[in-house]
Amino acid sequence: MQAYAVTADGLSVVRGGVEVLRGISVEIATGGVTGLLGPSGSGKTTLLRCILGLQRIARGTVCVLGRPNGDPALRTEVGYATQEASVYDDLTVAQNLRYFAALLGTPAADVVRVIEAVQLGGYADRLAGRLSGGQRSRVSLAVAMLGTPRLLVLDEPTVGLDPLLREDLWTLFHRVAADGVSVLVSSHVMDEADRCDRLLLLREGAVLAHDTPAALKDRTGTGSMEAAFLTLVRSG
Ligand SMILES: Nc1ncnc2c1ncn2[C@@H]1O[C@H](COP(=O)(O)OP(=O)(O)OP(=O)(O)O)[C@@H](O)[C@H]1O
Repeated sequence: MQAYAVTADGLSVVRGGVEVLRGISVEIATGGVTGLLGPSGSGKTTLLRCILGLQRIARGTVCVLGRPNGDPALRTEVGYATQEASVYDDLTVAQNLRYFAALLGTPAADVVRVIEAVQLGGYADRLAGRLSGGQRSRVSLAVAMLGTPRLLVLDEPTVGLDPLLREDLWTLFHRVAADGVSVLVSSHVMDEADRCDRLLLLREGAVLAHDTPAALKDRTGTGSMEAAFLTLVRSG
């Protein structure tokens, strides 16, 4: 097993004529839940797109599970859930999953596994359009989990959800990580930071810090991640 799920070396990305990732070098360890946090526009989605091989890179390299980003072998190794739940409202939960399983070439039996994993067993035959926001997010997550990826990349999966649903989803992320999957979750909500095993804090396209929540609070002498982030910003 690789020591690192993701390594970036001097990664720069230009979007709309602006350098939105500014020479990022970082090593994200394998296993556990890594939170990618930073204010809106700090470059979280852009970094995730680089990891997925979906983003044109101006300079530098990104390696994912020991391979160059975008390598075809990573297609089944990396699961991705976009910011917007990408499910078809006029299909049931199970039909959505069967459709994406067919696209990915994963066995149909996998559909039952992922539906159970996100605890939607009782909703398999319900139309996705008739699910709550949190349930729809879980369908998206189930799609990302098809084919047992080794790295799960989730872009702001809890945005707009109530605290109870967010709690459920974070429990789920840790359950998935306990099965040996590296989970990379982006969020701009600092109070979610404490739920992560490790944090990668971005600010204006650069890495502000990369450590455990406890170490970051310790280093900044603060009691909350919100305060730690502000201290890091001010001292940076
Ligand atoms: N299609 C695009 N064309 C040009 N610039 C873009 C495009 N998409 C994003 N950007 C810019 O790139 C920068 C980083 O955006 P990105 O979406 O990666 O940030 P983010 O941290 O994910 O933000 P959010 O939390 O709001 O989703 C921002 O300044 C944004 O304006």
